[in-house]
Amino acid sequence: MASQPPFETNFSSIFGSSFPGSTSDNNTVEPTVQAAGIKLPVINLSHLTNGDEVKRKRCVRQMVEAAKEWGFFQIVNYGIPKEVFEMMFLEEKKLFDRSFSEKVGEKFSDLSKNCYRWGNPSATSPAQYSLSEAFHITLAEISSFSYERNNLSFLRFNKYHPRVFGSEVLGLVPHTDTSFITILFQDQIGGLELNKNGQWIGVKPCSEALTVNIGDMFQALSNGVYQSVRHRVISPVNVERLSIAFFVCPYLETEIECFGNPKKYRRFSFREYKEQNERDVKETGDKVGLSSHIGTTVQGNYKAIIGTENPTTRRRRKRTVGDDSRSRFGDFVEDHTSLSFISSDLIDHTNQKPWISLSGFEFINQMSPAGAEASSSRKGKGIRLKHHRHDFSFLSVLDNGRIEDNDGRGGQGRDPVWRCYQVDGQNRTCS
Ligand SMILES: O=C(O)CCC(=O)C(=O)O
Ligand SMILES: [Fe+2]
Repeated sequence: MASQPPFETNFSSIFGSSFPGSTSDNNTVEPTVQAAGIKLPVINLSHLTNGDEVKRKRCVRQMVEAAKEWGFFQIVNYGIPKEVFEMMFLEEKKLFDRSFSEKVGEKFSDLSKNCYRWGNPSATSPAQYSLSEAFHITLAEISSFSYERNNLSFLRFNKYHPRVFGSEVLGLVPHTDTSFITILFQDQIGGLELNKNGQWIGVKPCSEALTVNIGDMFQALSNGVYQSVRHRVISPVNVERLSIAFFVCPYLETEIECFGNPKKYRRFSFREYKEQNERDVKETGDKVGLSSHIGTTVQGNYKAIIGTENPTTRRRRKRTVGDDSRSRFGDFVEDHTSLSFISSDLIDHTNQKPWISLSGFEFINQMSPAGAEASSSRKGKGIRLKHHRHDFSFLSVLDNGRIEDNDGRGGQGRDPVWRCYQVDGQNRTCS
């Protein structure tokens, strides 16, 4: 029975006659700038443990520099015998050599049903198609690690097929790894490329080395100091290519909070991140990744004037909220999706028209108070700053659920002054 997945049939049913020859942006693979490939920094990992403090520090420094510069580096002398990898490759070959119907079958080699992927079910253009198959095996599925039930770290066996559709189709589409770090073992065929400053650069395989790359969780935890770099795999010509990647992941409920201030990303759980990615891939064919978890730090001197207006006389009752008066009138409450000002004092008179004027807020991390969202679902009293993906909505949500100042301009027709504010000496972070 044939082991090869029916790429060609699958491919033409997705793209029909529009491929090859289509020229739309979605359909073109970005060219490789340096196909001959660069040699990533090679780090001798034995220096970490051989007792020489000077060498250990230098080794750490080399890793830090390489991770900052490339998001990738190679390691040698990591303490795993070569034979282990040779055996793994042999087993990997056997696994992929099983018949295709067996591989897609309900239950295969004691592995879970969803561990096998081939092609790309959500591809809508050639550039989104991956001409490869992969087994995804969590540590919990490997019997000797079965006590690690909640450990989400996993191995991925990748097999790249020789190109059949020309260079328009990739072996693996551009992506960042969701992991904390990824450790890759590959054969000598090559094809891995990383994106540096918008350009695709080939990575030369090195027979003795494992390739390590920074994943999204490391980027978030390091507050963006280390980048989870986009990478892809070019389909090999006339040969197959094998690789094995180990993705080191946190537990599902681990909360990721970045170090340093201002915080670039809001706090989130690994579960939340994975679920968001799954939704994004379903909706858009790609994951939005960390950019949908950008947090915003608000600091400085803020002021909110809150009050009620008598609809007949148009007389306004004012309350100033901010700095020292904050505690008298309410407080800012943060949750994962908004920063709200809640005031118990805001509106007691149901026949009065409530209003809010805001000034003195600055959002750090390039957010601007753009495009307010009208929402009448919120019944509480107060103002609300709502982060919706890349936009900041500046809402004032009143106790009747009506939106009064939805662009942050304030009740007096003034543009707001977006300056820093600080509360109790702490930076307030919201998203
Ligand atoms: O096979 C490779 O070189 C890279 C694999 C990879 O990026 C992945 O599995 O996420
Ligand atoms: Fe990857």
